[in-house]
Formats: sequence, structure tokens, C-alpha cells
Amino acid sequence: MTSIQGATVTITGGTGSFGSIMTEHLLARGIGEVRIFSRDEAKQDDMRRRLSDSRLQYFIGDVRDMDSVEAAVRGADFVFHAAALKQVPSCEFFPDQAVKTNVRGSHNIIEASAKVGVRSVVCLSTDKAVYPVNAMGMSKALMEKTAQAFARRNPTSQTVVSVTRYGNVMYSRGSVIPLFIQQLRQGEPLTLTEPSMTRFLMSLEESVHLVDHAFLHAEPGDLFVRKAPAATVDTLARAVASLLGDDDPDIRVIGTRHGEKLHETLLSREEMVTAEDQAQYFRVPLDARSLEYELYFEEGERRIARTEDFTSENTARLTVEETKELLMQLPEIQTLLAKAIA
Ligand SMILES: O=c1ccn([C@@H]2O[C@H](COP(=O)(O)OP(=O)(O)O[C@H]3O[C@H](CO)[C@@H](O)[C@H](O)[C@H]3O)[C@@H](O)[C@H]2O)c(=O)[nH]1
Repeated sequence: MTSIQGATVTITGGTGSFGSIMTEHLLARGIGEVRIFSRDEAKQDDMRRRLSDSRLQYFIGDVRDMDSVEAAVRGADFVFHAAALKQVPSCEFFPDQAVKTNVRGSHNIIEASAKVGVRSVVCLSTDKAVYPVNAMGMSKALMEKTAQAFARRNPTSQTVVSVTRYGNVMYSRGSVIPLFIQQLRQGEPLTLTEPSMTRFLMSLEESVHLVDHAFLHAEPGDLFVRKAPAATVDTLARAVASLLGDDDPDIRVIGTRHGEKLHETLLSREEMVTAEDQAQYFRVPLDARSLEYELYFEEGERRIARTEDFTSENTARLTVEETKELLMQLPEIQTLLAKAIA
């Protein structure tokens, strides 16, 4: 199969921001069937009413529960694994829950998919998994390791397992952009944790294309990232305010939250050494060496010392005007501005 047309795709966490935009994207691209796998029946019901498409099938279940996972992936060609505990503060307070969902749950998805012969599994990860300092990132790093270890241990498997790693997806549920908009509307000051903090910025639209790319082109154990630009939180706040007509917003600095980094890293220097430049993306192939390290000594990785991490500090840095341009591509912002003009 060289396209996803007519295929069956299971999306775990299918009612989340990422899962639902991926669903709409697949429906628009002539997909045969999309299975929404998630825990929340109310969210599924909302989605059923909103999208009303006979190609959508809904599965209630939990990635922690193998029976429900198997039922949802049996007969699927592709699995997009987006179900996760992804809020940094909640994982800091309940790391065991992050392990159950993000690590064990991902293991279940991969094992069940391999058992029933799924063609390709793409696991959604985050820049917070690189040099992780918080429990969410640590559990996602272990998810990545689970995917890579599967590929290394099962070189003849018909199931290709890969990872896509993202920075901040703009306007995702519970994130800072909708919060800034709410604060501006209520006439409150914009709360900035640390003005100089930087984050990679990408839209959901850009993010789903990377999943398509991984579905169709991944080799076992591949990791993909998008070459995204970044902005400081101060720039982001000023860009959002300016779009809403306020070029000199009130700003209150509140200090960083539990487990936050000043800058994020999309690829470590060790990964940059082997990364293949694919225009918009970097592809990092699996380190498929066995544990017999002396076999490789001659070729050893000496390039590491000459390479840098790929971070939100050293990637292309957006100005307020450039951030506004990026924000204006978001459907949510377009709707907001259209309403403001009407
Ligand atoms: O009142 C606030 C809240 C947040 N921030 C800052 O805004 C940036 C973005 O914050 P937020 O939108 O909450 O995202 P992150 O905490 O960076 O984490 C998001 O981005 C990750 C990818 O890096 C995803 O994995 C997470 O699920 C998602 O919550 C950060 O620098 C925050 O410190 C503020 O300045 N003021």
C-alpha cells in the first residue's frame, strides 16, 4: 500500500486535539475507516454528532487494558498512537499514572498491533522526552525506547513502529494561547511564567502531515521531527495580544511551573549525528547495533563532539510579526478575527 486511501486506521486518544484533527484529515483524504479509541464516552458522542460519517467507528477502551486495545487494532492497517497523559503538572503529581498510560499503554499498543499484523504504528512523542526533567517527558522517553526496542528485537516483523516527536502544538487544549486569549478578553494581565522561555511552535495541520509521512515512509524504529521555528513566551504573548488589537498588553510574570525547562530540545546532539535531512523533517534511524560493541569500535561515533543539539534556543527564532503570521494560519484564530470584524 503506497497511500492511506481506503485503509483502516485506529487512532488512540482519538477524541483529543491531535486525534480529532487527524481524523478529519484522514476522512478528507479518502480513508476507508477510522476507529476512534478512547476512554471518554461523552467526548466520543460529541465527535459522533459533530462529524457524522459512516466511516467512523468508536471504541471505548483504555490503552492500559489489553483486551480493549486488541479489539481496536484488529483488522487495522495503521495505528496512530496519540493517547497519553500529556499535562506536565499532573504527571509531576502522579508519575505512576504516567508510567501506566504512557509506557505500559504504549507497550500494549505496539504488542497488540504486531500480534494482529498492523502495517505501521506511529507513536506520538514530545520534545519534553529529550533530556527529560519532568515525569511526562520521562514517561514519553520510555515510550520512545519501547518503540525502538520493539524494532530492534523484531527485525522481521511486518509491523513498522516509528515515533514522531513534536514541540508545542499551537492552540491545543489547555495550552497557553487559548489562555492568553481568555485573559485578554477578560481584561486581565497576561500571565507569563518566564518571558525569555522559548518553545518550538507548530500548527496541528503541520503536525498531521508528519504522521502521514511516517505512516508511509518509516523504516522500523525511525524517529521523525519537524524543523520547527520557535518563539519566546514574551513574543508569543505580544503576538496574540496584537492580533486582538492590543499592542501594549499588561504583563504579569508568575515564575515557572513544576518541571518546566527554559528551552526545549527536539533532537539531542547524539541524534543529530545520525539524523538524515529530509527538507522539512529530520529522520533519525534506529541504532540497530547489537550489544557486541567491540564489533563497531573501528567505526565508533566520533562525530558527536562536532554536533549541537537542535533546540528551541538555536532554531529559527520568530519575531512578533512572524509569530502573528503563523498564528493567523490557525483556523481558531481566523474564526476569532472574523467574529471581531463582523
Ligand atoms: O500562564 C501561563 C502558562 C504557560 N506559559 C508558558 O507558555 C509556554 C507554553 O506553555 P503550555 O502551552 O502550557 O505548553 P507546555 O507546558 O510547554 O507543554 C505543552 O507542549 C508540550 C510539547 O512540548 C506537550 O507535550 C504538552 O502536552 C503541552 O501541554 C511555556 O513556556 C509556559 O511556561 C506562560 O507563560 N503562562
